[in-house]
Formats: sequence, C-alpha cells, structure tokens
Amino acid sequence: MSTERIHQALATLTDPNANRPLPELADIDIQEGQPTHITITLPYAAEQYARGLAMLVESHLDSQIDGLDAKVTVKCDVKAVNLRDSVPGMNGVKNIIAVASGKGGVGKSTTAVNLALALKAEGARVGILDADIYGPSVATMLGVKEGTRPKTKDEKFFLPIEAHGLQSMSMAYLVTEKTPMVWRGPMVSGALQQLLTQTLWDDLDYLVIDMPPGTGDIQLTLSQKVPVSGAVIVTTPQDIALLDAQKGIEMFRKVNIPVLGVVENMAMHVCSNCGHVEHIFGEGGGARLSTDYDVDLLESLPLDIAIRTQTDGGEPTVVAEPDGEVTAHYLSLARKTGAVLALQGVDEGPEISME
Ligand SMILES: Nc1ncnc2c1ncn2[C@@H]1O[C@H](COP(=O)(O)OP(=O)(O)OP(=O)(O)O)[C@@H](O)[C@H]1O
Repeated sequence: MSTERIHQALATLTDPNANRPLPELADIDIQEGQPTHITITLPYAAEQYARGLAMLVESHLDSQIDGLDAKVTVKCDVKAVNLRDSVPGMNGVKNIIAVASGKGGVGKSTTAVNLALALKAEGARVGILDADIYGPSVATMLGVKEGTRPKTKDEKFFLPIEAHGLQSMSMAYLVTEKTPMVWRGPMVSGALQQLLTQTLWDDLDYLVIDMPPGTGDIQLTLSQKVPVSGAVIVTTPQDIALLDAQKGIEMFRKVNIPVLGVVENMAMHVCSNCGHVEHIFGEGGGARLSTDYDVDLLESLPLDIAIRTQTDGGEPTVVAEPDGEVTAHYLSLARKTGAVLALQGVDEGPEISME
C-alpha cells in the first residue's frame, strides 16, 4: 500500500477543531506493514478527543482503501507559537493566551478559569495569571483560601500556587484586603509584567491571562509588553457588549496579536423546570460579530445557574462536572482555541514591542 495513497485519503479528512484538512496541521507518520501503523500528532491539547479521532481515521481509511489494515494512534504535542526568544522572563511558557472582554461582567474570568481547566483536562500543562487587577476573582474561583501567599525563591521569584492542577498567580495573593487598589495605568502594567516574569512557571504549554476588562491604555500597554500568542474575546450576545467586543478585536489587531476567536457567553438560558430555551441577551450576535470581523466563533455557552454557583464557589464547572454538558462546551472551546492558535504559525507572529 503506497503511503501516497494514504496521504491522499487523509487529505479529505477535516480536523473539526481547526476546521482545516487534517494534514495541514497534524504531523503524520506512516509505518508500512501488516497492519500499517499511522501516528497522527496534533499540535494542540486534545487528549479527550484523540481516541475518537483515531477510530474515525481508521474507519475513513477502511472505507477509502480496500484491503488496508490500519492501526491509528493519535498523540498531542503542543507547539510553541510566536514566542520570541528575545522576550525576557518567559522561560517555561510555550504559549500565552489572553482572555479579554470589551465590557465588564460578561463572564471573562469564568471563561478564563474554565478554559484553563479544560486545556488541562485535554492533557496540557496550564497556568493562569489573574491580570484583572481591580477585581481579581481567579483565586476565589479556583478555591484558593484567602490569605494564601506564594512561596518565593532566592527572594526574587514567586512560585505559582497550585489549584485544581493549574499553576496560578494573582495580585490577590500579594495584597491584603486593606491595600488600596487605586492604581494608575503604568503602575498596573508594570506590576503585572513583574508578576508575569518573576513567577517561576514550570514547563507550561499554555498560560491563560485573565485580562482586565475594557480596551483602554492598560489593556493596550499590557498587550504590547506581554508576549501574547493569541487573544480570546468574551462577549454576551447583546448589542452593547458586542460593540465593546469589536473594540477589543480592533485593539489586539492594532498591536498585531492574533484574535483566535470570540466566545459568546450567556448565549441562551435553558429553563431548569421545563427545558424551554430563551435567548435572554438576543440571538446570533456572536455569529454576526465573527462574520463581520472574520474571526472564529469558538463557542456559545449557556446562561446556567450551575456555572455561577460552581465557579464562584471555588469548584469551576469543568472540575465539578467533568462529564457534564456544559463542560463539553468548555472542552470544545479549549480544543478549538489550541487548534486555531497552532494554525497561527511561527512566521506570522505578532511584533512584540518592548519600549
Ligand atoms: N455562563 C454563565 N452562566 C451563569 N452565570 C455566569 C456565566 N458566566 C459568568 N457567570 C457569572 O457572572 C458573574 C460575572 O462573571 P465574571 O466575574 O466571570 O465576569 P467578568 O467579565 O470577569 O467580570 P469583571 O469584568 O468584573 O472582571 C459571576 O458571578 C459568574 O459566576
């Protein structure tokens, strides 16, 4: 059986996470024999999906090529995208994903925390940095006890605090409730940059940054100074939030950071009594935004009371209900985010300005 024939057959398969032909992003190794061993290496975290993909590829090849006995293995090996060696202090981090929103209160932190946990559930090593300095909520969402302080090394570095298997760092770990947060923009971005680079991140595939809400100077400076690989914009489907999300997309584009896509949060409410679906904040807004701005609509998440109670209670949905329907949405978001990021390609990366 010629490997060329196998490559041809594989070329007609689409990777649903990247929405591209599988061979465009996966590394494919064919070892001829009886059976023929095919190893597909995906450049993003998708462990939970890998077994299903292996079966799908086997049956696809069965139907395409008579007499081929193929054994397919799917592996994941997260590639570093756009991380410049010249940017100091980011040893131990392959990719930085900024989770941002134009408007406050749309569920940015909730999405960032569950996205980070979903990336971990897909087999990645993941960290989360709470950059939402005015309203840091990641520590609470991860169930980190108030008053927990990070250990330091050589009086220079912080060791991230482990929570639900994530490496986490937050300004909330360093200040007390009495510390006033009346900071000006330059102080905020300076403090954050320090927090980011002086944390000893341990061999991360992804570092998720929960950005401060808005698209002002703080966000712009942060985006320029932190070697972000890609941004995910969270919005609700209502007009005003969408307008702010557009500003967010434009801001990232201005500083040449790829916008990986949009997450529509609280897209629909399913009544827990009767199952009736209501689009409380309007319908189809995220899809329109994604078409108008040519970005992926990565996921639509429901408005679900369980998301609020679980996440605000320190046990985010992905951990509380790993096999639940809502978690399936977050896992899909994680895979798509990783896949779209992997597609960015090292050569098309953002220009990082360190002025
Ligand atoms: N899909 C959802 N369903 C139900 N509740 C949600 C959902 N997403 C977020 N929430 C709740 O909405 C509130 C605001 O969410 P969150 O803190 O994540 O927003 P944010 O955009 O990060 O806010 P801020 O701009 O203040 O940082 C929280 O109580 C959270 O639990």
